[in-house]
Formats: sequence, C-alpha cells, structure tokens
Amino acid sequence: MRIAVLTSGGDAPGMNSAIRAVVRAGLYYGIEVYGVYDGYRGLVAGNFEKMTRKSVSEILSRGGTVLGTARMTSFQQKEVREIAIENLRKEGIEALIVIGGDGSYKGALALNEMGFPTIGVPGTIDNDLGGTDYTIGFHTALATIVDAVDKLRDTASSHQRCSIVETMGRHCGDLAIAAGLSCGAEFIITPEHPMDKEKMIENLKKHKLEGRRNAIIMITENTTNVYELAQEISERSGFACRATVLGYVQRGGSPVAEDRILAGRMGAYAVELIKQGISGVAVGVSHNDLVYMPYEKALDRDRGSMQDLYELIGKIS
Ligand SMILES: Nc1ncnc2c1ncn2[C@@H]1O[C@H](COP(=O)(O)OP(=O)(O)O)[C@@H](O)[C@H]1O
Ligand SMILES: O=P(O)(O)OC[C@H]1O[C@](O)(COP(=O)(O)O)[C@@H](O)[C@@H]1O
Ligand SMILES: [Mg+2]
Repeated sequence: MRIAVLTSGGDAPGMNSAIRAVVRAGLYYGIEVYGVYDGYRGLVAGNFEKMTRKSVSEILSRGGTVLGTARMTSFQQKEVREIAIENLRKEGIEALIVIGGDGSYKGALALNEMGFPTIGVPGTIDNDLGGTDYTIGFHTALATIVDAVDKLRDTASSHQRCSIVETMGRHCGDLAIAAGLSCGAEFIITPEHPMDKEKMIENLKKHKLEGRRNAIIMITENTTNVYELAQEISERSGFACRATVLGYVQRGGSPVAEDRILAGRMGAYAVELIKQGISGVAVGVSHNDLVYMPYEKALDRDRGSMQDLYELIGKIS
C-alpha cells in the first residue's frame, strides 16, 4: 500500500514529530509513505517525494515543518481538488494524511467526499478543533507565551506599568486563557470571555491607588486594537500601559515533550486507521485516549478541555 502525508495551514511545533511518526509507522506496517511539499499547493502541483527512515531522522526536535506548508484559497474549488486527486492516483497513492487545522480539515473532508480517502491530524497552535483535548503545537506555543509574559511582568513591574499581551489563536481564546492562568494575569480577554472595559479600568484605578506595581492583561488577537486600548487605559486609569503583540514567535521553536508525544501517538494512529480501512475521520486525544471522529465533529468545536479554565478565571484571577 502507498499513502501520502502533508502539512497545511499555519505551521505548528510538533508537525515534524507527526510526519516522522507517519513515515516510521508506515514503514513498520510495510506501507510506502510519500511526502507532499507545501500543503495542498504541492498536491495540485504534484510535488511529492517518497520518504525513507532517513528522510525523517533528526527532525523530531525541530520547529516548523520540513514538508513546508501553504495557504491556498483556490483549493476550495472542486476543479482544483480534482487535479490533486488525479496527481495522487497517478502515483498509486491510496490515502492521504492531512496534518493541519480547521481549514485543512475542510479540504480533507472535501477530498474524502470526492472519493479520495483522507485522515486528519490536528496540527495548529490555536487549539480550535473539536473532539480533541489538544492540538499539536498548542503546548509549545503556550510555553513560549508564558516565558514572554514572565519577562514582560519584570519590566512592567520595574516601571509600575500595566502590560497588555496579545496572543494568537485566531478566534479561539485557549492560548490566552491558558497563558493568563499560568502567569496569574489580572485580566483575561478572549472571544469566549469578553472584555468589560469599564470594570477593568475601575479595577486598574484601584490597583494603582493600592500601589500595585504591575498588571497583566492577556488578550486574544482579533478582539480589539491593543495599542488604542493601552492608550485609553493610560489616560483613564492613571496606570501607564503598554501593549505587546507577540506575533509569529509563538509559532516557532522546538516542540515541548508533550507536543512530541502527542504528535507521535496521533501520527502512528492515523496510519493504523488507514490500515484498518478507516477514512473520512480526524484523530484526537480525549482524556488521554486516542480517538477518531467524523470531520464534522472536529469542525464543530465544543469547548472541550478548556471549559473548566474559563470557569476558573472568575475564581482565581
Ligand atoms: N472550505 C474549504 N475547502 C477546501 N479547502 C479549504 C477550505 N478551507 C480551507 N481550505 C484549505 O486549507 C488550507 C489551510 O486552511 P487555513 O484555515 O489557512 O489553516 P488551518 O488548516 O491551519 O486552519 C487553506 O489555505 C485551503 O487551501
Ligand atoms: O500565518 P498567517 O497567514 O499570518 O496567519 C496567522 C494565523 O495563523 C495562526 O498562527 C495559526 O492558525 P491556523 O492553524 O488556523 O493556520 C493563527 O493563530 C493566526 O491568526
Ligand atoms: Mg485554523
């Protein structure tokens, strides 16, 4: 049997560990594995290469993705996906493993509906997929944010300032909330936990009067303009405020052990499912057990493992 693997959408630390697991598990089961370069773009261009044990050696600890990734809007068109399927079939490839986020899953679902078997592996720092407690990359990005916020608190405290920290996450607050709780942020603002600006400014005034030396406001991107918010807080609360947008640094770096293990387990599991003739599903981890589910469930995000953290904000932040 011959299968292919690709990474798609935003890169995430641990994607390489997942690629390695797919290739090595494939070889273990006597399956040939082809790597597709640059996500769906490589699928359409026929940019494939047969992977060997050696082609995935020494990648386990590397950030990014050795296969490259891309965002390709035209993959939403059926005619473009038809070319991809034709290319896969020409190479004798019978199934495709897609490591990516929600957008990539939509592409994988569409291929499956067109008769080409696919399996999704959750690879995104955003943790914005349903049916899985965690996505590959989330814990590494979280560690990077926590490290940055600890540093920002040092400088904020020295100057008696308030610090707004904007995280990635697209429209999902998991990174901001987990980082906010890990760093003891005074305020956490996410799409699921919106800002009460007046209350926040009142509290900051009180903090300032009490002589507190710093305050951290964690906020998910696409929520508000953090530079304008910093200015307004400075003017209205008397607590000098600065904003830091963490940006792409959150996507890079060597994956933490948790992401490496998660990626290894899920990559190998995806191969096992294909071997069992199962496709049209996404894999995940639930209560530390490997699970698989229809793409629709992965795309219909319930609050999953983060629900209790949202409730915790009110109690301890
Ligand atoms: N509705 C869709 N149908 C087919 N392909 C899609 C669809 N949505 C997204 N994709 C493909 O998946 C790619 C990755 O999606 P994107 O949302 O950018 O990242 P992620 O998968 O990390 O969430 C897109 O660039 C596009 O090629
Ligand atoms: O790399 P781009 O195209 O600037 O996109 C930035 C987006 O990618 C992410 O880093 C990861 O998102 P995806 O996993 O959906 O690709 C988001 O947090 C962020 O909003
Ligand atoms: Mg996404």
